[in-house]
Amino acid sequence: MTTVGSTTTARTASQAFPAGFVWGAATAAYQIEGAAHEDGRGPSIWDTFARRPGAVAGGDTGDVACDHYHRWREDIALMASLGLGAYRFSVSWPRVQPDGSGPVNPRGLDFYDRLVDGLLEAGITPYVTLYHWDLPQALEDAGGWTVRDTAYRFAEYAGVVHDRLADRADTWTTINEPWVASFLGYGAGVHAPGRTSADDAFRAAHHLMLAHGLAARRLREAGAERISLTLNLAPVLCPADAPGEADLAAVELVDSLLNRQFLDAALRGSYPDAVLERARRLGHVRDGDLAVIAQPIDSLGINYYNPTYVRAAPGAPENPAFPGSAGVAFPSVDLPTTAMGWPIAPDGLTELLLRLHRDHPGVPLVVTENGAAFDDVPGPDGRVADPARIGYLEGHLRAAHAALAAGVDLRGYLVWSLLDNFEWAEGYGKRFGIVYVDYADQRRLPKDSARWYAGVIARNGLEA
Ligand SMILES: OC[C@H]1NNC[C@@H](O)[C@@H]1O
Repeated sequence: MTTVGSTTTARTASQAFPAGFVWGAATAAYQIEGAAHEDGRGPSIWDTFARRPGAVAGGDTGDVACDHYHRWREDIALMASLGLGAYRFSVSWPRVQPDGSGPVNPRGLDFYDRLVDGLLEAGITPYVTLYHWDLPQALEDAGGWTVRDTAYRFAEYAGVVHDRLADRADTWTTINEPWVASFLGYGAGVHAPGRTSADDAFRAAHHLMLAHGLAARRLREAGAERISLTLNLAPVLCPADAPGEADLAAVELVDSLLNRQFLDAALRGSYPDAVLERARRLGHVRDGDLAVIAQPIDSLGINYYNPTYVRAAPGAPENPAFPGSAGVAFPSVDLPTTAMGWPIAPDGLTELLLRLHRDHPGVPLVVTENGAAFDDVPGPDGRVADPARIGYLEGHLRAAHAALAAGVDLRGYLVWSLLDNFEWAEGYGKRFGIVYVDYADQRRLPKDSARWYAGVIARNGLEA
């Protein structure tokens, strides 16, 4: 038997996970709640962006989504039927503070009160994410994440939610995927608010991380003991047999922007050179900011889907999600893909977990998202056979187990997602759920993968 941190891992041929390993599922407010104009909720940047012609496939919006705002009891019963130990959800900032600051909307907070009570009654631990991209539009109108003030408004909002729920919820994630919110929202313009400025992307990334630090400090002062940040991370790989200098430079740049910009800031209080160069020019990083950002956290959330592949390609245009990437290609590789076109590479999860264990020892890790979209279709009997998703999840759980066996302090795994839901710019056409949602009548149909996952949870691991 080996013990890493407080995790005891059985070194056996089986795929048993450690005792106490947390099994759960994840969602996010704008993707599932609906009720976008109900009970005092204010508009978010996604309400605005989704109405921009062409911004979202099919012109889909989160107006109704999975109607979880009204069906939360049914959804909790679903979670309990699967044996989930934890449920990761996000709080809609514009539901709590319609203008992003000032008056609190009591009916908004009441919803999360009911949800947390319902989860606890079902024996499910609430994992609360405070920001999953739905910035109140009023704050965007004042500059959004490109202005420093938004970070301070976020810390105030975090305090409001924490003070209301802290007697029952004790696991808090400040920000979900700051890279996506900043570089897709303000750089590439393919996510809300749909702005296309590299400088603004860097400003937004820094202010999102400052928001994390300020909120973490506010929660810690209020007694929170399980504070986390969730990052979308990926091994950055060059698919060439013998990468050259230019290939390695491309890997270094993309790794700095996608991974180290956020890992180094949160866990070391520093930025990689690619970010520092921009910061020196823009002047948005102030003395003391990185010390705030590097507030101690109790775990790091990892959202992993697939590696990012890059190689040098003279003449390649800059990818606006990666400023400075002119001359870098993002090639597809010869691997099976999901319905998102993302390569299926479970080993990338092992590699990522080992890197974090090596580079940031002592930081407990939780896979806060991992999953896949496939074109699921209910059969005439209402069954939804999704063998590809089962294969994806099994492969990634084996990869997680390999990291555990190597001594990584992995505490939990939350599948993305509990329900099919609004997949941002892809709308409802991409289905990540282990539970199928028939949007015509909001019926929930557990897919085969849900039953499979319930078996994994029941045996605390995979069949050997
Ligand atoms: O693209 C799948 C998921 N990735 N992480 C953030 C979630 O909101 C997405 O739906």
